[in-house]
Amino acid sequence: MKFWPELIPSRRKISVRWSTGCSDNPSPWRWSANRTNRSSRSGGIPLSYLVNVKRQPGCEDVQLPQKMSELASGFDLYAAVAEPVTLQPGERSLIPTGIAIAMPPELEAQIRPRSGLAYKHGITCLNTPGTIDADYRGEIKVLLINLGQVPFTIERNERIAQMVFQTVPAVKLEVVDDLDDTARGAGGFGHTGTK
Ligand SMILES: O=c1ccn([C@H]2C[C@H](O)[C@@H](COP(=O)(O)OP(=O)(O)OP(=O)(O)O)O2)c(=O)[nH]1
Repeated sequence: MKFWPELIPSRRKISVRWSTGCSDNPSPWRWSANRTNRSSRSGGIPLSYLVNVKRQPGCEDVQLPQKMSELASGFDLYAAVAEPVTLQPGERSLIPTGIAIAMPPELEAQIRPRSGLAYKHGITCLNTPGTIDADYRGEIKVLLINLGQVPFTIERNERIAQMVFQTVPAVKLEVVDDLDDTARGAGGFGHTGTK
């Protein structure tokens, strides 16, 4: 497997890359379409990555994740449920998406709710944001919960959540006896009040 993280000079156009394997639409993986890179804002961090996507068996008809507008942060994820799943009020369910991914090690993917589902139906991700680790190769699943007042049914190929990629800094923990002082100190959990 190969990754293609790129450091792209300022003002250079990002090339368009296409994934393979999408049955009904050849273009959902156009992941960086002729946008001028703003590398001065990135501090030299690569602004584009290629993430490999693998369909799960029996999910050839399930839409691949896709951005619904050019500058959308997230790729919408589609439900790969074999049969419609009805969530009763207060009920939760792990919904398959029909895909697994492999991303560069400095990335994570966050699974976030869709605001429309949350606002209109009370459907959200229980563990938001869900964390997809760079070394995870299983099927991505979405833990949905119905916080609404009425049952909600999830159909196959319904857009249920979104996947946002983030960089994760390499961090090494070091145990010490004393921490540096700050004005806040140990104050937290609302110690500044509400107004
Ligand atoms: O919404 C989610 C959250 C997680 N995962 C997958 C990918 C992730 O890499 C793995 C483990 O997630 P996490 O670390 O949040 O779970 P855990 O409860 O700590 O389990 P584990 O002990 O397996 O790490 O499960 C999903 O598919 N969807």
